[in-house]
Amino acid sequence: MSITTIKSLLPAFRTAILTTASPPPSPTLQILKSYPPRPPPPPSQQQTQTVCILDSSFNPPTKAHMHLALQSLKHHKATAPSLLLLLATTNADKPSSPAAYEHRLAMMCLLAEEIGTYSSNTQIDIGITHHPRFIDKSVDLSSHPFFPAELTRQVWILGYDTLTRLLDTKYYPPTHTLAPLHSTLLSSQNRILVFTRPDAKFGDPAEQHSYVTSLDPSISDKVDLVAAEAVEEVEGVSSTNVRTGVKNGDEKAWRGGVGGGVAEWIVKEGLYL
Ligand SMILES: Nc1ncnc2c1ncn2[C@@H]1O[C@H](COP(=O)(O)OP(=O)(O)OP(=O)(O)O)[C@@H](O)[C@H]1O
Ligand SMILES: NC(=O)c1ccc[n+]([C@@H]2O[C@H](COP(=O)(O)O)[C@@H](O)[C@H]2O)c1
Repeated sequence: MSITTIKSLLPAFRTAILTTASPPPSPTLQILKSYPPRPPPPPSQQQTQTVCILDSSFNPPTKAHMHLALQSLKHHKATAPSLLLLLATTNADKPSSPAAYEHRLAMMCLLAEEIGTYSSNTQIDIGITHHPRFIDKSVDLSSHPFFPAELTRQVWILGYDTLTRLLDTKYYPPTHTLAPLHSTLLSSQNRILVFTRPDAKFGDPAEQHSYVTSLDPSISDKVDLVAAEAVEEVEGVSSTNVRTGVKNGDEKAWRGGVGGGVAEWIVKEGLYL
């Protein structure tokens, strides 16, 4: 799809964002675009499936996001997984910051197209949810007709920094235990694929591995911790660094962190200035 075609989707994206934020019975998780387009599943659908889910604020989508998604598809290739790029419109910790959500969805379309050039037979869906916590997103996903709980294995793609937040009991009042994880995103055959994210704050890969092995086996048995294969395109890449680079007019600092389509969108739409 050309940039002009994706631009024509902005009004529909805006409407969907408003609907997702509305109180029930509005759907909390919506699929807004599919590559290739998919018809509603027939009621008799019986085949089991694996879906790799990359949940992010995509502000903007980076090359790190792309490589995490591609490596996750490869990691689970035996089950021919689909990929769900899921935009979180509320963050568990941070207030919302630019760009507008419809622009992030547009850039997610560009990301999906780029992923499709490397993984041409993969079904890629673009979705939106307003739930900040993974336990709630997991339940929402199970209620979506494309991903029925009894037929779907969820594989959540996380960076190490996000794993530590997933497992922080402060997010689970009133009991402040990790019990809600076991009945949701860690239930059944679901798994978490975690990418090391070496950083002064989070430690080196060895420290990140020992954190995972120190976890209760009911959690660590469901976690695969891997290093990114495309080291140069992933390590040190973050949406924050791209936003800062654009703001400072430092082309060298940000262009390498995003795909060509996303870079073009950022420039044409004047994002992050
Ligand atoms: N370079 C990276 N290495 C490992 N994991 C990453 C990397 N970039 C993003 N992730 C993971 O991808 C998921 C979604 O990314 P997220 O939106 O938080 O990106 P971000 O670059 O950290 O964003 P921001 O800079 O705006 O905080 C998170 O689980 C995050 O840990
Ligand atoms: N306990 C949790 O479920 C939990 C904690 C922190 C962040 N998150 C989510 O992780 C995603 C990525 O967050 P950041 O953009 O802050 O890295 C967001 O959807 C955010 O809401 C979930």
